Amino acid sequence: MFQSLEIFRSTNSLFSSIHEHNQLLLLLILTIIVIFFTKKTRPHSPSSPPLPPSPPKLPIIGNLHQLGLLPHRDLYRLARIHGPLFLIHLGQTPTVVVSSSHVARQVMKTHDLIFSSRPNLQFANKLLYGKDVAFSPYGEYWRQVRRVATLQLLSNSKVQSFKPIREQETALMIDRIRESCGGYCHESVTTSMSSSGCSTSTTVDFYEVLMSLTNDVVCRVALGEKYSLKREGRGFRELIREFLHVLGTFNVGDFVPWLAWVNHFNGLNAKAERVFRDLDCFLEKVIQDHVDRRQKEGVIGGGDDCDEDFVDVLLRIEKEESLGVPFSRDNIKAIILDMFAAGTDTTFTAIDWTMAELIRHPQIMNQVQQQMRQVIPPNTKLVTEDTLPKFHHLNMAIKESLRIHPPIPLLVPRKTLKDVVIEGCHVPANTRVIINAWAIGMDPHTWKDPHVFEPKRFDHDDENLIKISDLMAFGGGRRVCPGIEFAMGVVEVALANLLYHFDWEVPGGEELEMSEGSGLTAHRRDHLILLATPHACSLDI
Ligand code: HEM
Repeated sequence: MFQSLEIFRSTNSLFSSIHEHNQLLLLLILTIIVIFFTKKTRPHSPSSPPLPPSPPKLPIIGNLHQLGLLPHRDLYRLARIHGPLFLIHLGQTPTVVVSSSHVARQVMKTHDLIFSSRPNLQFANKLLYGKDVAFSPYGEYWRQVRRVATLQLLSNSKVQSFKPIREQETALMIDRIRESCGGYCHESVTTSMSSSGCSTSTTVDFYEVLMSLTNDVVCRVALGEKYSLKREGRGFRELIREFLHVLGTFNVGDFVPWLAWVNHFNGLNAKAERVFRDLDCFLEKVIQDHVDRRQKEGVIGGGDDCDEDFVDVLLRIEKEESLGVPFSRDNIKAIILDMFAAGTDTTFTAIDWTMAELIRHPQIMNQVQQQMRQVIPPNTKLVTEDTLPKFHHLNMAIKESLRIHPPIPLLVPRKTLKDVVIEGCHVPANTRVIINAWAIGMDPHTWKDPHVFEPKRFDHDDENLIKISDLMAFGGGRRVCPGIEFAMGVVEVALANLLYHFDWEVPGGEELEMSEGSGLTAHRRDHLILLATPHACSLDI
């Protein structure tokens, strides 16, 4: 009896416990439903503005299915439906997309501070030690390293001090092309007789020639010498190529965090790890070489500012301990790699597209060349940087090319620091932000016939002049590219010399294919291969 009572009691307590649990469970389910619906249907009170317009999304992937290999073009199409400020979901990441200069001004001028952070991207974080400038979130660390970049590495005087490097490397490029015209065959250029028969023409692979130029310039400026040919096995240039490839690869984990495991199986994590180790090892040696050399020369923590390469400058900053944030070897490596990531591919792409557009527009090419050949005396070995301001037509062609082909068409993604209202829409804190520089260049409200290559649109008097830094290709506000002067130095001197010394045509007179390749930087899809014929002004050198 007692036993049955005991059983009854325990059964009863079991039931009551189950009952209690059920109540708890019910409460939990009700709470989730309430949260879900209030979140889903949270009515925007008249005082709280709506979110930006948004295309319908799918579960898990959001709007990712609407983006292909050239996302700037897909986002442009979506902007034509949803307007210059719209919201999409990249996987589980809400992202606002800006597609007009009017809205971009509000983002990068009016509310610059709120839009000046960066999202955390897995591979950038890994490869750049989480300590570089370009991918750092807004905060004290970014402010300090950005000051180092603008005041110590890329200041006007520093960029000027690298003029001999830019000119020497350009002269080498021109020499190699000219030598191959004389019969000597370099790996990236092959020779044949020109149609005129008066001199030998050379086929030039611009990808190889320009990648060497931009890599070698950044290498000498940042590391003090050209390492491209020094490293055994795979060259340093190849390593940088892989580094840029991993950095620009679509990483599903950045958009759907619980799918990050996929990278263990598709080999991306292993590749990132290998590239990171190889680069780390290489840079460690470069830095140690600098320390040893300085000690041998008896220069401790200083020296002639003009002789200092970037590693020297950063070692001096490490030694002075004046930055106010921890700064050691990893920080030096991160900032050096930033310069390669931000400065090589972009500069190459800008030269490559300008050249391609000029080939497609022979009349404009002719104007550019005539202006230079009238100003520069015949048989000048190198068109130097001092003469560049006289080449108005070249300058306008470069600007127009940067408008139509911004090398980083979606800039570097931003993240909002707090809630903000733009164009009457509520953009919450921590929203990812994409500024579609390509779409902004194609905005018919700003540019007449935006698809037409028309450099003359930049032909203004001094008062209305559109400066290179005004172009969306370099971003804007606090995060604007600090390497504009550096980049333009290389772009202008390289193009001026290529156009002064040679006449260019497509081999076989075919129409030039202008498709873009995929990736963070919008290269041409196909290598630009052109036939160079030395011009009479350059024949007797
Ligand atoms: C034609 C060449 C170049 C183009 C088109 C370009 C474009 C850009 C763009 C779009 C950004 C992001 C701006 C933003 O978020 O608003 C950027 C950032 C940056 N660029 Fe450049 N860039 C070029 C060359 C260079 C060079 C040569 C260097 C240095 C050697 C450089 C260093 C940087 C750095 C360090 C940042 C990060 C700035 C920050 O986040 O605070 N860039 N660049």
